[in-house]
This record gives sequence, C-alpha cells and structure tokens, in this order.
Amino acid sequence: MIHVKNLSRRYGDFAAVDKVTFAINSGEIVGLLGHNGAGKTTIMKMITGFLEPSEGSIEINNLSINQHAKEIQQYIGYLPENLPVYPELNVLDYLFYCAQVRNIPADKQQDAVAGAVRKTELAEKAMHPISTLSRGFKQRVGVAQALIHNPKILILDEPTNGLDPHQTQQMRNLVRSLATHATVIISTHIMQEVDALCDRVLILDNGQLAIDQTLASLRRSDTLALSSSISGDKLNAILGEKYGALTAQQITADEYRIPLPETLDDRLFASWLAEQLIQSGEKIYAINPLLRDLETVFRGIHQQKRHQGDKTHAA
Ligand SMILES: Nc1ncnc2c1ncn2[C@@H]1O[C@H](COP(=O)(O)OP(=O)(O)OP(=O)(O)O)[C@@H](O)[C@H]1O
Repeated sequence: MIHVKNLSRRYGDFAAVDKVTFAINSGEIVGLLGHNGAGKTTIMKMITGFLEPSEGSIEINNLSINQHAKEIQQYIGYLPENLPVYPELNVLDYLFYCAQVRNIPADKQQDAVAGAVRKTELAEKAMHPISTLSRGFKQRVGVAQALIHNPKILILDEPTNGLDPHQTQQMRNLVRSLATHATVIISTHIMQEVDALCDRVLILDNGQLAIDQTLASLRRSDTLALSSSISGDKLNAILGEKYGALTAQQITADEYRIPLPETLDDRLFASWLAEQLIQSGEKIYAINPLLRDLETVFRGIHQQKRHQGDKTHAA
C-alpha cells in the first residue's frame, strides 16, 4: 500500500531523513519511533505531501506522490504534531469547515461531520468553542478532522502528546478502533504506546532507519530464566548433550539464565528443557523466556552505533 524508497530530506548540509526505505501493508498499525529530532515528523510530512523529498520516492496505492499528491491526499488523514485549529470556532463549525476543505459534497457533509463526532466521542463538546476544550478533547478534534473524509490511511503525529494517563488511554482506544478500518502510522517516542498499539515498528536513528520489524520478533526472547533444584554442572551436561556449546549462567543457588541462539524457538526450547528436568527427577520452580522490552532494544541501537563509531575511530 505504501512504498517508501531511498527517501531523504536535507536542510542545507544536514540530512533530517537519510535514505529511508520501507513498505507498509494495508491494515497494519505501524509505530514510527525515534528520539526527539530523529526524523519522524519529516517523514510523515513527506508521506502526506506537505513536504518535498530531497531524494527518493513515495508511492501510495501505486501512485507517486510527486505526480498525484492531490489524489493521494484523499486517501490520507493527518493529525499533525501542532494542529492549527481555530480556537474561536466551536467543534461543529470547525468540522464543517474541514469537510468543505476536503471537498466533501454539500449533501454529504452532515453525515461526514456526524460520523467524525461519533467516532471521536465529541458529541458533548460539539457546541463548545475549541479554545475552551481540555488538551485531550482538542486532540480528539484533531483526530476528527483527520478522519472526516473516511481515509484509508491515518497518519498520527504523537497523538497522546501532553495527555494525562486517562486521556492517553482514551486516545489509544480510539486509535485501536480506527485501525479496524484503516492503515495507521503513529509516531511516538513513548515505548508503552507502541506496545499497546502497534503490529510493527520502524525505529529511526538520526534520520536513518535502524529497525523495521514486527513487535513480536523484536520482543522475542534471547534468554531463558530457569529456577530449579538442578546443579549447574548437571544442567550444563544436559544442555551440552543436545546443544553443544550452549551453557547456563548461574545467578543464585537455584537460578539460571540460558542464552538462546536466534535459531532456537524459545517456547519449544523451554518445553524440551522442562521435560529433561522432570525426567532427571529435578524440581522446576519457574521457567520462562525473558521478553525483551522495547526500551532495551532502543538503548541497544545507540550502544551499537557508539560501538561502531569507536571502532571506526580506532581504525
Ligand atoms: N525546517 C527545518 N529547518 C531545519 N532543520 C529542520 C527543519 N525541520 C526539521 N529540522 C530538523 O530535522 C531533524 C528532524 O526533525 P523532525 O521534526 O522530523 O524530528 P522528530 O523525530 O519528529 O522529533 P520530535 O520527536 O522532537 O518531534 C531535527 O534535527 C530538526 O531540528
């Protein structure tokens, strides 16, 4: 559905986005992650046709954004980071204005506005001036304008930015329900957001794409935690018999960590090991793959970069 190839955007000599390539399929919820200044907003603005790439291509439904920006914008709803809403208008007037800007025919505008108000649960605030709304409700108005034309793609730039925990939860529920009908790209630097919402993550690091993976594979365990009556020597003998070099690290008298090679399925390995321990008459107090959290993955990218930088320096 969305194909981005070698996309770059430079400001003078500075590359805000640097040769980024990815594809997004219909129906996915994709998290665009990165630290402040990593290039998330710049990519979103290029996909929505608000900013021209310096290099590279963006195709949406096989149409190039260079030649078909207007047509493509009909498929896309965009919640920018700082929404230029009109504070003096009330919610309904503003949404009718958005419907006109979106060229929704006059006889369809009422339904379009009513649909957007319903989906974002704005009815109770419909007649309130936007300037009097809380930040959470203002964000909902932003989402309502983004979906007023029923877009197939929703691009949401930090939709929970500045919201309190309750409003954040409401916004996440809203995004989840919108995603049943649309492909969603959501930018954030909050890892829990991604955990709560996304199928896949694209992690940007200084304008470059560092990771493009499903959340499941990203969080795949690389360590098995075991608590058992078995001694370290006996455990390593069992492991060595089947897996050669695989050795457990002893943490306390009955706690172990076993590193899992990429090729091993963590759950199959855990069940195999449990069987071995039971057959050997050992007790198992706990056995579970330790899931990697996104914070760790994120930190890992920076450590890896620093390490590569040090090596280049030393060479
Ligand atoms: N108009 C501009 N002129 C010069 N530099 C710019 C301009 N717009 C963005 N940048 C720079 O490009 C880089 C990427 O900015 P961008 O807003 O895309 O990052 P971001 O990942 O969305 O950050 P944040 O999480 O803070 O919103 C930043 O270093 C920013 O300062």
